Amino acid sequence: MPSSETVDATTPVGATPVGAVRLDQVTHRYGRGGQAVTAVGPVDLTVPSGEFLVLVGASGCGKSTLLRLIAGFEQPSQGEVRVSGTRPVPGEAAGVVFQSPRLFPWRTVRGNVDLALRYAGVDRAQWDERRAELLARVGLEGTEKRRTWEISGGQQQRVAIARALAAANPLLLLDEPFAALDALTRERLQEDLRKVTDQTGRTTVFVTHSADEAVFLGSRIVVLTQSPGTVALDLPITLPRGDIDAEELRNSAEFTDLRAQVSHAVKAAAA
Ligand SMILES: Nc1ncnc2c1ncn2[C@@H]1O[C@H](COP(=O)(O)OP(=O)(O)OP(=O)(O)O)[C@@H](O)[C@H]1O
Repeated sequence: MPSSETVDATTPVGATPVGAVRLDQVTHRYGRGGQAVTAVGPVDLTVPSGEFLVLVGASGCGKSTLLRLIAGFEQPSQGEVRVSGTRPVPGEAAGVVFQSPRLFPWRTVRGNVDLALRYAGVDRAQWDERRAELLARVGLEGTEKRRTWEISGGQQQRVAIARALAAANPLLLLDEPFAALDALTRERLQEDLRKVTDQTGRTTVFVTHSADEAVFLGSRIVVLTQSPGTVALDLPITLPRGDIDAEELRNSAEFTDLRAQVSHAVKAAAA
């Protein structure tokens, strides 16, 4: 569905596709000397433009570390990380959504989104249109004037997603964004995120503990081993995307089989 938000993933022949991620023999250690902890690696991973990759694994296996490396928040101890063919610059390489929404509490919904539009360098004359479009995308029409404490946790996380989408950034990184939400809100947000990323064509890397969430969202799932995190399973997900009945999909035999497969792989990788 083309719109001003749609990321143009068309790329000249021979160039690195926009939003594509490449990790070559990446290892990351925290600390030095005898205190050093190898959190991940070595990891080789290529995420093509437009893919929805979900990283799954037990607590402490290095999922957040991998995401932070892709965002450019951390530099790899060894190996190379590339986003659209270049070294990721923090704050520029990707839109990032964390477990807690991290909104500015003294600002309204509108103020939070506008700040993201300003950082994204969007011309002020376009803010009204862009803000309305973003809020509609995440199902928050009519909330512009509300303070962040006047909206629910799920709505706050929707604002965080709108903010991350504010830049015409081809890469979206999400670190357990729905973990603190109730089951029903979580399912709704999963459905909306699936739709938004499919519509905007963004490359997405999403971290979760949940096999269920991974299978519903991902076009591909990577399960990580425990300490240090390496790739234990790399599974393409061929479930239908686009205009789907979410309930039907969640209840399908294929979905149930994939969930069992991922769940088993996570347990085996953590053993
Ligand atoms: N800043 C840090 N300093 C030292 N060690 C760290 C730091 N951040 C993470 N670690 C360690 O690196 C390893 C991987 O942590 P990371 O947070 O990436 O895992 P995770 O899979 O995201 O965990 P969780 O699912 O619990 O959030 C863990 O052993 C953790 O203790």
